[in-house]
Amino acid sequence: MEPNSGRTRLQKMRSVDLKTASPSGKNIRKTKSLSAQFLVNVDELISNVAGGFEHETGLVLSRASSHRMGIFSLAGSSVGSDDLSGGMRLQNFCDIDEEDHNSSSGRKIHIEPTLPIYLSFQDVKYKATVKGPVERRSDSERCILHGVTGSVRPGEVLALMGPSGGGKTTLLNLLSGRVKLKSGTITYNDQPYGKSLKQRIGFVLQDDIVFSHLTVKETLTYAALLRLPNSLTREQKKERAMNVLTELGLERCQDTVIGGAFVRGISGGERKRLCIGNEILLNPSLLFLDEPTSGLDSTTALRIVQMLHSIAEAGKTVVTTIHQPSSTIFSKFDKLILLGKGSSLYFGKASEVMVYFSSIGCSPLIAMNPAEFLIDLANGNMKDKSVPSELEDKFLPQSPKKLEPKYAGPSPLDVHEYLVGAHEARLTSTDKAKVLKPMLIEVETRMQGWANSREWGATWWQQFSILFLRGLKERRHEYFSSVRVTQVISTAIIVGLLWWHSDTSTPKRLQDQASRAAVLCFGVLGLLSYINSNFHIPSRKGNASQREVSGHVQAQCILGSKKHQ
Ligand SMILES: Nc1ncnc2c1ncn2[C@@H]1O[C@H](COP(=O)(O)OP(=O)(O)OP(=O)(O)O)[C@@H](O)[C@H]1O
Repeated sequence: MEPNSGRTRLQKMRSVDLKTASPSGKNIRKTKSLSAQFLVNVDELISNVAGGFEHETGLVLSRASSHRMGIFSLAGSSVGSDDLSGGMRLQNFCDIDEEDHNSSSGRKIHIEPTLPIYLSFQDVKYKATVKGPVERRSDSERCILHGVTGSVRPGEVLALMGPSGGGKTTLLNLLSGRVKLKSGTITYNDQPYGKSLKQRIGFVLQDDIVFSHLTVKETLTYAALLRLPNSLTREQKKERAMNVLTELGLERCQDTVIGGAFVRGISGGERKRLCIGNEILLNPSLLFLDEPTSGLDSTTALRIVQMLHSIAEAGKTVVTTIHQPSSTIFSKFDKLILLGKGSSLYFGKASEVMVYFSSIGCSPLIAMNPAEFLIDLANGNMKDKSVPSELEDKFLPQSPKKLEPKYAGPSPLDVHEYLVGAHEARLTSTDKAKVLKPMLIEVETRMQGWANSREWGATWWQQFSILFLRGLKERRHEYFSSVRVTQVISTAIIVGLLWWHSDTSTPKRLQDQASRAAVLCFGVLGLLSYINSNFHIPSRKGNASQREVSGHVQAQCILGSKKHQ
């Protein structure tokens, strides 16, 4: 293949204006074939340039066009296209229902093509400063990650697994750019983290912050109005929000409030799907998720992982942390990093992890879920597992010890050291080079894509009015009075003024500023609540005395006053 032939074909394909196609069956077929060509073409480039590394996983983007993944169609909605697709208005419909996965009648998830991002990282280390007791004033540095290496391609789901405290969230934060990298290399399409990349990354937090009194539909609609580019009309943004809502199977609960500690709302699974929806609204190229399945039953968890799989199959790169998945969920991951005490114990295909551990002498002696086996290993628990002779010989050279009746196998520390050593030996220098070999994403596209990165959503005034309306809706259950309004507006002005042109160039200054703001806010809030509590608000509807009591309680809480008890 000529070096430039892929690019030429890509450009030719890009120049095809698909916007003119009508939603007739004929044109849809035309679109399908073009989109499939496009994807295969990029894949061709990848496999040629990557020199066959992970050849077997090379069907990254082309997977999106596989029959299993579903059909391509013209986008019915006028959602903005991505840089990569140029004038294309394509959507990839992927099946998300496990039970319907192989049937054509299942739910379809619309995912547009996006700029593919190949994430690669080498020797990622992270140290945190641990504050000692105040009286000793001794801060110490703690190594949380000891050099983790890996990579993930568009179309793949990389799972970060390991026991609690193993460093999964820390690694996820570093990879997503939320925490600044101090040691090691992380590249995105062979480029370091940059500001423009921020808009291409979606991050779903473990405990995502959502407004408890807003409904599912309102949450997605406000997110769409705020974050989608201004090239879309208000109606188009709303339509996009509704599409995502339908795609995630949230229609049934669209008018239910999200709920929180004091208000019953949607279920945990629906909440997780909503948080994912909040991120996929923007069609990110890279999606990071921190424990998206924690606290969910296995069927709901499987549904979420299945959804991530579908998102990846549309050409996105998905990285997720996971605690202890069921074997069915485990089989959905393409790649796996097993972390133990901040060290990498395995990096590679999830499907090959058992073969690898068996090759180093660690196999389950009883039928076991692979995830359970791996977490046990990462914890150094060798119960019901074969102990490699090398491990016994290396760490317990005095064989009489083995004969002691109380000998319960190698210690967790010995196991950890053995596994770290075995993994490092596997990642020989040539392997490392392969892991980091950049995947060719059409250079021109990449550069254009990053330079002309998406516009941010609404203008300053639009943001203000959307947030104002959202704030009103969130507090609609509360009573409405002039004192309340004054309270909110004055607090907002004071907080705004406090942060206006403030110097937040260093974390210390930021901290100072935040503490000053917090103290002042509490003071002002306390004062206003006190005033509020002394007002008798005339009732329009409902119980005035109840409101009066609520004002008193607030005042007591904030000021600690015993006056009203
Ligand atoms: N900024 C920090 N300062 C001090 N210690 C930290 C800091 N960040 C993380 N740690 C410690 O590093 C270890 C790894 O934390 P991390 O949150 O990455 O673990 P995890 O694998 O995600 O755990 P879990 O599964 O329980 O969420 C923990 O022991 C944690 O206490």
